[in-house]
Order: sequence, then C-alpha cells, then structure tokens
Amino acid sequence: MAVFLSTFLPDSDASSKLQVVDEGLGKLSSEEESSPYKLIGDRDIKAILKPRRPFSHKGNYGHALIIAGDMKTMGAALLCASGCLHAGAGLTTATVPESGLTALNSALPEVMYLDRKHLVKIKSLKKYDAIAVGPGLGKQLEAVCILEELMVLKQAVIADADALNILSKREDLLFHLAKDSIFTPHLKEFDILFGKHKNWWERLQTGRTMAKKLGSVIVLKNQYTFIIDQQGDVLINSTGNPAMAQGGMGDVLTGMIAAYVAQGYSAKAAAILGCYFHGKAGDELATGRYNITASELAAQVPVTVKTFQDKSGS
Ligand SMILES: NC(=O)C1=CN([C@@H]2O[C@H](COP(=O)(O)OP(=O)(O)OC[C@H]3O[C@@H](n4cnc5c(N)ncnc54)[C@H](O)[C@@H]3O)[C@@H](O)[C@H]2O)[C@@H](O)CC1
Ligand SMILES: Nc1ncnc2c1ncn2[C@@H]1O[C@H](COP(=O)(O)OP(=O)(O)O)[C@@H](O)[C@H]1O
Repeated sequence: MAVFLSTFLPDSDASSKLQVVDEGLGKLSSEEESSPYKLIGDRDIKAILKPRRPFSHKGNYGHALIIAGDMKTMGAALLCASGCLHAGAGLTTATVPESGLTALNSALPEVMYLDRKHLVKIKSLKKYDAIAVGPGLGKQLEAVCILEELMVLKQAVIADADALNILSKREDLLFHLAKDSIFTPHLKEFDILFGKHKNWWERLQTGRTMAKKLGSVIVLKNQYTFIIDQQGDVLINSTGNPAMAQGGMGDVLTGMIAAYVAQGYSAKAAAILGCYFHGKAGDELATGRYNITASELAAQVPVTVKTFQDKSGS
C-alpha cells in the first residue's frame, strides 16, 4: 500500500497528500517512477554502517572539533561533545570559553580542550576531520568572527543552533561555507534562516531548493526528521519519540553527526546515521520511561549501535 508524505507532516495541505514516499533509499531519484521522498529503513542503515575493524586505533576514527558553549550555555557544548564521543569519534576536541574548562574536564575527561584564541589560526584547524559549530555558542561578536574564519577555511562544517541564527543575518557567509556542510535547524531556526512558511510542505520545497543551491545537506528536525540531500531528495527518519522533547537533544545530535563525518562517512551518510541512531537510542530508553534527558540519550548510543549491528549482521 502506498505511503503518502502527509503521514509525516504535523499539518495538512493538498500537495503532500498526493506525494508518494518510496520505502528505502534503494531507488535513485533519476529512475522512472521514483519519488524524491524516501523513508529510511533498517536495510539502508545496514548498508551504510561500517564495522570497527580489528587492530584499528583512535587514529582510524577521525578527530572532531566542537565549537560550542558560552557562559550560560556551557551545557550545550558538553552535550554536543558527549554526542560526538558516544558516536565513536577517535578523538574529540572542544573549544569552549575558558571558564568552562573545569566543567569540561570533570564531565568529559576523554575530550580535549582548544583555546578559543587558536581558532583564528586557520592552519591549526586543518587537522580536524569534522567541525561542528553552534550549540550554545551565542550570537555575539566572537561567535560571528568564528564563522567568518570557518568560511575562509573552506572545510565543510556541521552548523547548528546559534551558528544558524548568525548565518540567517549573513548571507555572504551562508553561501560561502564549503559544500557538503550540514545544517541542522529545527522548525524555528529553519524559518529564521530561509524565511517564514505557511506549512511543512512549503518548508520542504524551500529545503529542497536551498540544499541544491548550497550543495549541502539540510537536516530539518522534528518528530520525523527530514534529511534533504544535495540533489534535493528528502530522506525521512522515523526513529524517535516525544519522550525526547527536552532541551539539549539537538546538541547531542549535532555531536553525533560530527562523529560520523570524522569517521569518514559522507555528509549525507553521517546525517542519516546520526538521526537514525539518535532516535533509536531514544526509542530504546523510552520503553517504560516518560521522558529522557539528553545526557542519558548520548550514553545509550554505543549500546544502540551495537545492538543494531548484532541484530542486522552488519
Ligand atoms: N544546557 C544548555 O546549555 C542548553 C543550551 N541550549 C542552547 O541554547 C541556545 C538557545 O536555545 P533556546 O532553546 O533558547 O532557543 P531555540 O531557538 O532552540 O528555541 C526557542 C523556542 O523556539 C521554539 N521551538 C523550538 N523548536 C521548535 C519546534 N521544533 N517546533 C516549534 N517550536 C519550536 C520553542 O518555543 C523554543 O522555546 C542554543 O544555542 C542551544 O543550542 C539548548 O540546547 C538547551 C540546553
Ligand atoms: N516528539 C519528538 N519525536 C522525535 N524526536 C524528537 C521529538 N522532539 C524532539 N525530538 C528530537 O530532538 C532533537 C531536538 O533538537 P533541538 O530542537 O535542536 O533541541 P535543542 O536546541 O534543545 O538541543 C531533534 O533531533 C528532534 O528530532
């Protein structure tokens, strides 16, 4: 039986009721009768997920840099770094305000620290395999300067939260970030970035246009998260549940996506794995739980991935 796009939208419109969603990512959108809307299935994840090899070491799983946190939102940086750590990056470095250093070392001793002053030394950033920017970063001058530096770096980034708010006012930066960057807005951030929308159908059409224009991946977060790739295809993630509706959940997702980019996955594959396992960890924890905290979710991720790997034989 055909599944229609309207099933995955919180509001109603005439167009999405007519749009068929393909099950799985198998069909190329160029194929006849294929839909640009595709539902991610377990088989797709199995095909993407790589095993951790015997004799491998931290150097094989990439080094991620997390640029996040401010005086009052250090938690966002910790949650993002925790997501990155738990999704398996070989090394994670966080650049946070100096006042947050003790918190970082106490909460996440595995994570290294980079002084914000070093962010202006572009060469020193080249060694990172993934750079995530934005959670709890604030919108003040320092944060704007950081984004300007990243534009010059010409390395793809994962942009979330305050980075998106800054980019909404700086088209020059938005359109000059490297291709294959990943933008992870929730509904409100999406509308701040790309303009107000009447409904979700319209939002998806804008997302498809912008992802193509930017040559980047847009992760439009909601109960069903839409991963819009560089070709304008919309991949629908169906894991996750309302127990996850708590502050910090998106910060963990950003860190997870950074971990997958660091491990060598493409921007699209990293976004798919991040959203899928983020939601699945939430589903596992929500059995018998009313709500889940973001810290708990991050800690669940290695268990979730291993359980999936064992069950699917991937
Ligand atoms: N422990 C921490 O330090 C935390 C820091 N955070 C950071 O704090 C900064 C600001 O976060 P705020 O929560 O103030 O701002 P947001 O822009 O995330 O949210 C502002 C308001 O927008 C609305 N909204 C958000 N998502 C929505 C959705 N999907 N549908 C409809 N309405 C929605 C809600 O009313 C919300 O209160 C961000 O940089 C964020 O990363 C938050 O992640 C929460 C935890
Ligand atoms: N009802 C829900 N069902 C599934 N996932 C949810 C639900 N509520 C929130 N989430 C997930 O939690 C995350 C929230 O992200 P975001 O709004 O950016 O949070 P924050 O800014 O507080 O970190 C997204 O990945 C979203 O998909």
